[in-house]
Amino acid sequence: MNPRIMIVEDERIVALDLKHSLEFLGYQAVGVHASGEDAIAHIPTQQPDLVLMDINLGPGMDGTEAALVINAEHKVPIVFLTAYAEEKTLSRAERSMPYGYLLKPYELRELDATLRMALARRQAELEVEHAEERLRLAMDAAALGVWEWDPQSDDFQWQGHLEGILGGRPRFLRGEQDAFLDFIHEEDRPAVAAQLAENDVVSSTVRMRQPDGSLGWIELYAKRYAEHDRTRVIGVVRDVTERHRNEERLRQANVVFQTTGEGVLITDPQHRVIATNPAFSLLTGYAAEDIYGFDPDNFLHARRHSDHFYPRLLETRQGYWHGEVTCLRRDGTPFPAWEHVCAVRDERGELRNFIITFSDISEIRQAEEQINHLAYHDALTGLGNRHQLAARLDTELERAQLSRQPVAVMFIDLDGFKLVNDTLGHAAGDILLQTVARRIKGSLRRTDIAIRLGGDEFVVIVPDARRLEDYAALAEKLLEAVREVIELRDERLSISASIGIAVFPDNGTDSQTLLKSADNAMYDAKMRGRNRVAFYSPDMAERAHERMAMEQGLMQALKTDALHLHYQPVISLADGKLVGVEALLRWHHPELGQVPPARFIPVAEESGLIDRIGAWVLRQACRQALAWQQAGHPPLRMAVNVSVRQLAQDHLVENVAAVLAETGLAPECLELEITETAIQSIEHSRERLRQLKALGVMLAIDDFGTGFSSLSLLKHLPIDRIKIDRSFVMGLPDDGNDAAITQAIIALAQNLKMALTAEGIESPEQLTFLQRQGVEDAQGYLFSRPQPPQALESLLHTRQWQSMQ
Ligand SMILES: Nc1nc2c(ncn2[C@@H]2O[C@@H]3COP(=O)(O)O[C@H]4[C@@H](O)[C@H](n5cnc6c(=O)[nH]c(N)nc65)O[C@@H]4COP(=O)(O)O[C@H]3[C@H]2O)c(=O)[nH]1
Repeated sequence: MNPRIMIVEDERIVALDLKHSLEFLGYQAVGVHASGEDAIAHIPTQQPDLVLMDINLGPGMDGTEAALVINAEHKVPIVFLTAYAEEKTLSRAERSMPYGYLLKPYELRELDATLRMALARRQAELEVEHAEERLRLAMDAAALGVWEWDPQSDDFQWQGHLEGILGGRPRFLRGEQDAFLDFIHEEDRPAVAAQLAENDVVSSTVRMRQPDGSLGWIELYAKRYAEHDRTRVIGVVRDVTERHRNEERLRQANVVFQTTGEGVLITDPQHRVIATNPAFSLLTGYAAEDIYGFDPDNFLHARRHSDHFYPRLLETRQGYWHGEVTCLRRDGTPFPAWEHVCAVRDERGELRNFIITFSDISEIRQAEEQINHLAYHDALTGLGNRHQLAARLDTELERAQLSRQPVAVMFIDLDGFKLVNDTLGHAAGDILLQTVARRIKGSLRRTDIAIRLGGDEFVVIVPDARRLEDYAALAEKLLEAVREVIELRDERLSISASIGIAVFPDNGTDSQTLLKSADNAMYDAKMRGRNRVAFYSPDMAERAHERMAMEQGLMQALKTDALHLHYQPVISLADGKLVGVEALLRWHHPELGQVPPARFIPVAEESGLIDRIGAWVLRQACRQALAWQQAGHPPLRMAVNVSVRQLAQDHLVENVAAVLAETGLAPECLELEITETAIQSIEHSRERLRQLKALGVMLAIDDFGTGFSSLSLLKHLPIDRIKIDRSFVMGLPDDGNDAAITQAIIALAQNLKMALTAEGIESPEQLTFLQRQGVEDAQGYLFSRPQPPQALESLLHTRQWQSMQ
């Protein structure tokens, strides 16, 4: 292409001639302008390779001024064309650094030569400029800073990103050589200084403070060049902070990969394993080489991920999935694992890998199971607890509703457990409960459910028996199992239980009602003598009704003085003398007539009226005993019955002491009769008996032999007397069992040095038998029925039982 020349000449003829000359020489005259302003305005459109400029251009800008603007703004080379060459014009022209200065008149060859030289020079300059531009762009792209230092002149030149990297212009850039190391971190400085001093080449990655104060990294490269007698140092600085951070992150990631407790598998996009970490081998037993190239679904997962799994994972925005899976170890054993699967993409978004991490959560699952077990089981016995009862009974009832099958609920309460706890201590009580729980469990089928409600109460749910007989048989089996002798350290004892049974749907359709019915039935079993089974029946509800009516009546009786005491003599079998009496309560109901104490005492017990009644009996009996003494009769032993509830009261001891003080009766004249059952069923009964004993009163166990307490417990209690129950005396002397039991009780009392009274003697044969066995005192219709006080008065006069004189 022909070079493009712009002509700036105000003389039109000269300009035309010049245009023709240029075209003749093979140039392209792209524009002819008469003023500097016009020329400047057309440069962008006409894009000349060179401007031929006249210096004197008439009014307005002259050629040198226009040349300065063109040079500065458009970098188009200028060749002046003028008739003047005096000093002033030359020095003005010089400032615009022209590529030529042609004096008119000139020859055509001169014009051509000047233009060609100017264009050639411009071409060379452009190449250098391009090379520099390339270098600058390259330095930009690589974020390089280049510097050159001349130690002789201390001249410092630089290019590129030096200031950007170093954060402004460090002092050494201003020629202060000593400050060269300032920008390097103080700990790396000595090494760099040493290298600079010793070597011609410095190549190092060092730390530096970044403009924002954070720590950055630079790569520093410098080389010393010796040219003739001069030396210069050229160096390159590059900011490698980001790379360094990445490397650091990679190093950290690698440490995590190598040392984490989670198993890690890296696969290619086709799910083939390409890397594993040590934890993976530890968790699964596989060596890395064993599984390279395999899909984890083929060796690790007990169940393959579905075909949709990976495509779906890739569709999700976050690109990962986590959840619980079952993994297999190399030996085939399964373990629960928490797995995380994550897709890795490159910067273009192409899928490169999947990373599978997993941890063994067997221990967490075990802990959860343990927590669940604790939440639903009784810690002492391992049976189900109250929460399990609620959950299981509801489930069983729902099932029964659908299948129309009955479900039985058995309420089991141990008889006399409190005494064991009280006498032998809680540790012994715990062993007993554990033993009983084991026996209950051992008597059940797999489908039956055993629960410990707390204390000595157990519940058994029997879901799939059909007939009442089956329940009765199972309950009897349970009674028998519980009753077997238990060895507690050096004690051998036997404990009985009372069981109440309620059946769905007859005795209740919801769990609450069923449990209540079973509880009522259990209560009934207790009331009927314990160590037995009772089925819930509607007349239990009737009896509850009757109890309520009786309660009202008793309250009235207390107010209207309708209660009385009768006294039954106690005779010494040695000499037939009347040695004491037992106070027995009598109630005459206006409608029911005479109500036996066996009926109203339990009601008084339950309602709490026994507190007031008991206190009244005690006071009345003590007064009577004293009244007889005051009437001149020798002191008698006055026996008064104390009920379970009275014994449980904290203030019983105070009450007895107060009545003794109030009436003035000597304590040894008062004998408190406490039933074996009462002693067994209240806590701390042993302590209570001790306190009573400390008052100086006598203590007797009533109805001895009817409870199931261990005879061995007796030795721990401060008892003065045992009363042999009427039920054993009744069969004497012919009933072998009764005779054996009576003899055993007598032997026991003698061994423990306790006095004996036999109750309910009705026949002379019974009397003879008991007398022979060495029983000291006796009581029964044979001698006298319980009598009102006035009637007893006459007996007191003789104080001698006739037939035994
Ligand atoms: N068949 C027959 N029975 C005889 C014979 N000898 C005495 N009995 C009866 O046997 C019971 C003896 O009293 P318990 O065993 O303490 O049994 C007493 C006692 O546990 C209780 N009780 C009576 N009075 C009171 C009292 O004031 N307070 C308390 N807490 N309970 C009392 O009521 C129970 C029954 O009292 P009762 O009906 O008075 O019955 C009395 C008495 O009348 C006999 O030879 N044959």
